[in-house]
Parts: sequence; structure tokens; C-alpha cells
Amino acid sequence: MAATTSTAASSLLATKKNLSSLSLTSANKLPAFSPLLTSSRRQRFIVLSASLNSKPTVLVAEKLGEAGINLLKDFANVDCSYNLSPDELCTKISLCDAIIVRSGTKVSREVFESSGGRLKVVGRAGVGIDNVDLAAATEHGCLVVNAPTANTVAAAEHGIALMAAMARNVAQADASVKAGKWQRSKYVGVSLVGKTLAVMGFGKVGSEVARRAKGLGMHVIAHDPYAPADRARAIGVELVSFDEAIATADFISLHMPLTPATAKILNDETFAKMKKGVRIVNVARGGVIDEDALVRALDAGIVAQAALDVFTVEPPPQDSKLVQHESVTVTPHLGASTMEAQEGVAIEIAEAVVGALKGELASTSVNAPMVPAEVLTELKPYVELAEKLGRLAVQLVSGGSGVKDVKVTYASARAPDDLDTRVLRAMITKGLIEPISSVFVNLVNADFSAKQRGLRISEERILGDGSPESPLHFIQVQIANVESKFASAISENGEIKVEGRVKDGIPHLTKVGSFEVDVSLEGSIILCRQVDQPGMIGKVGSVLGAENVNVSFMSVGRIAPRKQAVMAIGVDEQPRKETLKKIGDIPAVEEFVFLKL
Ligand SMILES: NC(=O)C1=CN([C@@H]2O[C@H](COP(=O)(O)OP(=O)(O)OC[C@H]3O[C@@H](n4cnc5c(N)ncnc54)[C@H](O)[C@@H]3O)[C@@H](O)[C@H]2O)C=CC1
Ligand SMILES: O=C(O)C(=O)COP(=O)(O)O
Repeated sequence: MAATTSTAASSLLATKKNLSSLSLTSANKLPAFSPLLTSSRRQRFIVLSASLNSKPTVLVAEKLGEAGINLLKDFANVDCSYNLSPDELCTKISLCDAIIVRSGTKVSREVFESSGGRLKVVGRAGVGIDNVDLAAATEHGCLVVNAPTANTVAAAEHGIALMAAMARNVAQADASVKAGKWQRSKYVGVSLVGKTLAVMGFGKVGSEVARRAKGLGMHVIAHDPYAPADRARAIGVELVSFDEAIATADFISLHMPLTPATAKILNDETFAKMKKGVRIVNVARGGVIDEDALVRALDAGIVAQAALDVFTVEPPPQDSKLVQHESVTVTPHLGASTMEAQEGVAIEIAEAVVGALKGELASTSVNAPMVPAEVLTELKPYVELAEKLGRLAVQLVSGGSGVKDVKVTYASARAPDDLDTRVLRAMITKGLIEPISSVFVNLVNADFSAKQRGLRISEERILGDGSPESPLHFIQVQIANVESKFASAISENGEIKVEGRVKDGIPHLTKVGSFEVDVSLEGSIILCRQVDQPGMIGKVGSVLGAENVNVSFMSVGRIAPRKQAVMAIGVDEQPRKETLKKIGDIPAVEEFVFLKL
């Protein structure tokens, strides 16, 4: 076990204090920070109690590959207890320092509350951590780590298996033969060769699916607004818009994470745009499809077949119309379930959990529960500003060229060595990556995550106005070589540019492209470009008012009177699509965009 020091022990105490203040800063996602190693700069800090003098206990709550179990046993007492009820889990957890789960165990707030502070690490043996209450984990000072790479190929192979099985009616024909029938003409299938496959989400799994589908002679296109074009080109895949992908595909395979932007991305409206007879595969997350709409699309013949590994609720209800539909092939979330992937995942997660218990930095940590109080207190509003600028900038990107080069400028009146920008860079990276990926970013894994995605973040310090009392005058985030869904966000030098400052402790957006605006970064934002003229604020305000959307802030920046102007509107609620359309229909409005913070 790692050598421990009294410094480490006291940093653990500081951690818990910081966590409770941190947990207030983010509504639904953990504020994922890790310690700034201010003085000693040691790449090591203690998650588990520093005074731990006996072997820790790791509860393995779902079946884990043997190699992983053996690794754990070298370091800890291992309790393999599968199929625990929620009550049993809550009882057991108070005796455990770490728990390892897959997707079938809910690590809820009650679990953290029942642990009595002993639980220090949650290991998710897989990618998606939707079954772990991250906010509760952070509040309880518990590190969450996952295993994001070892099951990629297994998930991709399952996607291909489902596509082929669906096209040739393998599951239905198998059931028919076993029922004593011999229905050769009923189960004539369709060929894959020469067909167009749209891979939606060109990340780890999506790109492996694309590679394999090319080998099957399919024409592969992909939609992923954030994927680097050169990675797609290297595999021989064309990146296209969402509408083009769904309108041209014979097969659609889903590989994006479940995020607010992708939830029910396949719905009545999008099914209506698809080629009649399209076939759909989902090994990502059930929630990216509106399942009722899929049943309607199947019944209407728009979708000929679907093959699904994942469901909004798992297991789905037995009488689910979707599951029972004869044109639907289903598997019980088996994407990651190969012997090889489970061995790989088991090793990846066991190493991460043991490392975390020893106090090592985990590159796959999903949250990282330590921030020195003095650093946080000073940087807190700037940390918030940094993440929000990253979020805004990436949401302004459109087209298939991919986000690669990001330049961050910090304007500060302080001496260069008097401001550590690592936490700010990490938060900008978090803002840039999280809205478009299943990856969770914190100070520990920010640079690693950026590198993995081919994202180059360069930083520049310039001398800012104001007093050195305040750490920063403004932060500017620029994304190069991309198109924007809001053309006015492109600055004179052709880059998407957003700039923000902290005013009275609150982060504000102060520049978009070349336009000066001033809107506090709370709630969400609508940006609107129009020809400057009297009454515009009233017109937009009354559309929002009529739909009961509360406006928190409004500001207009213009080139010159009666020339083009950009209006920034802060809204407390997310406007309905129809409401946004009404804003776009106002004659003087030339373009607009809705951005979630
Ligand atoms: N069925 C199963 O057993 C398994 C399921 N999964 C799921 O598969 C999905 C993909 O996993 P990975 O490839 O590892 O994640 P990843 O983060 O490597 O890739 C996700 C890709 O989706 C893209 N994306 C984000 N928003 C998008 C949007 N609106 N439209 C199009 N693309 C968008 C991102 O840019 C990224 O390239 C996740 O949902 C994961 O939970 C992963 C492994 C096993
Ligand atoms: O890794 C993921 O995201 C998965 O969906 C795999 O889930 P599982 O570990 O097989 O329960």
C-alpha cells in the first residue's frame, strides 16, 4: 500500500469541506475538479483514509472477469456478492471501501448515505455511468472511475452482429424453426453490400463500426458534428449533416452518448425525414430514441426493422409494444458482453480502483473530489465562467470539419507566475467536451481527454486592465477552422469567438464574434442577429413572454446605429421549438441560436 503522510491525511479533511461547497455550484452534473497540487506538486494524493492500517474491502456487486478479481485480491479483501437487493446493498456498503458495478446496479444516493463515509471509490466496469448518482458521490467525497476503452470493440461487434441478424431475420427465423415451422419465403432478407450505413456518433464505438461495415462492402457515412474530419477520412467515411445522414441511409446505427442534446434524437419528426424502409440499430443508450415514435414508424412502414440492445427502461416492461414487435430484434444490453471485453474491462477497472485506493491519479476518473479551499475560493466564479465559455463555444460549431484547435486567452493584471490556469483550462476543456461526448472531464483527465479527441488547446496570457487583486480581467475562447451555426459568432479572424468576464461574482458573456454583449451566464441564452431598429427588444420579449419563458437578462451589441446588431437574451426556461421558430420568423431577425449552459 502507498506510503502515507500526515500532509495527505489533512488534505483528505480539507477535501470533504470543499466538496460540500462545490456541490452547490452545478445543478445536475458534478463539478468535477481534482486537487491543484499547489505546493508540493506531487502527482499523488490520498483518497482513502491515510490512516488505513488494514486491507480495504472491495465489494464486487456484478460479475467481473477473473483477472480483475485477482488483481483486486492482491491488494484488498474482495467480497463478490451479486444480485443484491437495494436494501441488502445499503446494508453491506457500510463495510466497504470500494464497490465495482456494471450497468445493472444502481449506486444511488441512499447507497452513499448508508456507507457512513467509508465508501471511497465507485468503479464502473464499463463506459456509461448513468446508474451512479454522481452528485451524491461527490457530496460524499467518493471518487468514481470507469473503464472507457476495453469494451469498445465488443460494442462495435455487437452493432454489426445485430445489423446482419436483423437484415437476414436470424432471430425470427430461429424462433420459427424451433416452433416446428419451415418458412423460407417469409424470411427473405436484404443484403448489406452496397447499402448506405449512417453511423450517428463517430467516437470510439462508431468509428469501429464504420471500419467493419466498410469491410462488408457498405457505403458508410457518419454524422458527428464534433469528430475530426481527418479521422473520418482515414477510415474512408464521409462526415455529413444530421439531415443528410438520416435521409440517405438504408441503415442507421446509433453511437452517441445520451445527453440532453441527443435524448430522443430519433422522434416522429426525424423518422418522417428518413428513407422509407430504413433499418435502425441501437447499441448506445435507449434514451436516444423516442420508443413510442419508433413503434409508430415501424407500423407506418417508414422503419422496416430495428435491432435494439438498449432501452429507456432496463429491463423493458414485458408487454412493451416495441420489444414484442415482429420487425424488432432485441438483446438484453449485451454490447459489452464478450469474454474478452469483460476480462479487459475487469483489469481496467481493478487497476483504476486499486490505484484510487492507493491515492494515485486516475486518468479515467469521472469526478475528482479534492480542491484546495484557498484556490477554489478565489477562482470559483472564473472556473464557472471558463466551463460556460467552453460550453457556449462548442455549441456554436456546425458542419463536419471537427473541433481541433482552440485558443484560450487570459487577460490578467497579475504576474504570469501568480496565476495557475490549469483548473481554468480543465474547465474550458470540460465545457468543450462534455456536451458532445460520454466522457467526464476534470482536472485529472482534462488534458488526457483533449488529447484523445485530437483537441489542441493553446493558452495565451495578456496583460489585462484592472487590479491584480482580481485574478482575471477576461477569458476568451476561440475555435479555429470551423463553421458556426450562428455566423455572427465568427470574428474578424475567421474563428468562433466568445469572451466573458466576472462581474460582482457572476460570470458574464461579454463578446460574441465581433459583437459586444453583456448577459449573465445563468439559465440559457438566445443569441439573435438583426438589423438594429426600434422595438426589437419588445418584439422578442413579447414572443417569450407569451410562451411564459422568463427573460433574466437582455443586451444588444451593434456595429453602428441601424446596422447589424446582436441581441443576447438570458432565459430561465428552455423555450419550446415553436417559440424559437417564432423568434426566427420576426422579419428583422437574420439568424438566431439557442445555447444551453
Ligand atoms: N450497449 C453496450 O453495452 C455499450 C454501449 N455503449 C454506449 O455507446 C455510446 C458510445 O460510446 P463511445 O464510443 O465509447 O463514446 P465516445 O465518447 O467515444 O463517442 C461518442 C461520440 O458521439 C459524438 N456525439 C456527441 N453528440 C452527438 C450528436 N448530437 N450527434 C452525433 N454525434 C454526437 C461525440 O462527438 C463522440 O465522437 C455511449 O452511449 C456508450 O454508453 C458503450 C459500450 C457498450
Ligand atoms: O459500458 C457501457 O456503457 C455499457 O453499456 C456496458 O454495460 P455493462 O457493463 O455490460 O452492463
